[in-house]
Amino acid sequence: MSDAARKPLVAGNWKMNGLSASAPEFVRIVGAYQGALKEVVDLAVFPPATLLTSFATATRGVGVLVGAQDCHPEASGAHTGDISPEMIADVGGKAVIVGHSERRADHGETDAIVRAKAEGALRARLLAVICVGETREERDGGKALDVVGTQLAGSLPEAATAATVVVAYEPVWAIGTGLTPTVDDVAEMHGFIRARLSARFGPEGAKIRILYGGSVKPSNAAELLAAADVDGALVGGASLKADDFLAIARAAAR
Ligand SMILES: O=C(CO)COP(=O)(O)O
Repeated sequence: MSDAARKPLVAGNWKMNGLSASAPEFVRIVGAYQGALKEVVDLAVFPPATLLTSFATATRGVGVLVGAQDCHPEASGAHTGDISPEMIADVGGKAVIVGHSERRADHGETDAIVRAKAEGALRARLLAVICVGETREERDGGKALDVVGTQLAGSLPEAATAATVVVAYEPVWAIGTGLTPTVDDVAEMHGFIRARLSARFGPEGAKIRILYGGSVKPSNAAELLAAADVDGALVGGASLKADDFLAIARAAAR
């Protein structure tokens, strides 16, 4: 359950899914984002980079945030295949995910790299969604809090504020598996993250939103979103269907 001062954010990470034929699904999300839902919940969609421009154009004036799934730390240069924060902003992107566990695992991204990317996002005035989370082995070994504490310390920029940064707690073992932590475990981790944010950023740390991610679906969203210090969700698979994504958004609105 989010504090009244923190507007919940429900974000859809499409990962490497979506062709131009998927645009109508996004258009349905944009069409439904009005009235009470818009008043009480922020919505964001992170399509693959190929769809960023068209989605950002489709949401203009409606307020669904569109963002990229990764960025290079620098503004420009000889980095074949990379996209800079400034390029994301240039086509109307408002946010970027950094440090997703799939990038940390597939591309060897360290906390220092994630932090540099987040700093690049702030430079380009993008909202940085910074991901942290432990593996199954780390949780079973009783190290979940330590691991996440280290990731937080290393991945968040010094200049982080509630307006520029969102933290997403995504236990690696819950991503795409249908498994989720218990509500008590989610509340414990979110409370721990909140304490670390407050210790480092003072009153601003109490305002930074903390999302839960990992197998969030319409059937479990209300329960997970009701846990203490859960300020929304970062949704993978269930964000690909407008109906499911909107059902999760409505669960955050209650
Ligand atoms: O990684 C995720 C979002 O970034 C979560 O993915 P799933 O919702 O498919 O488990």
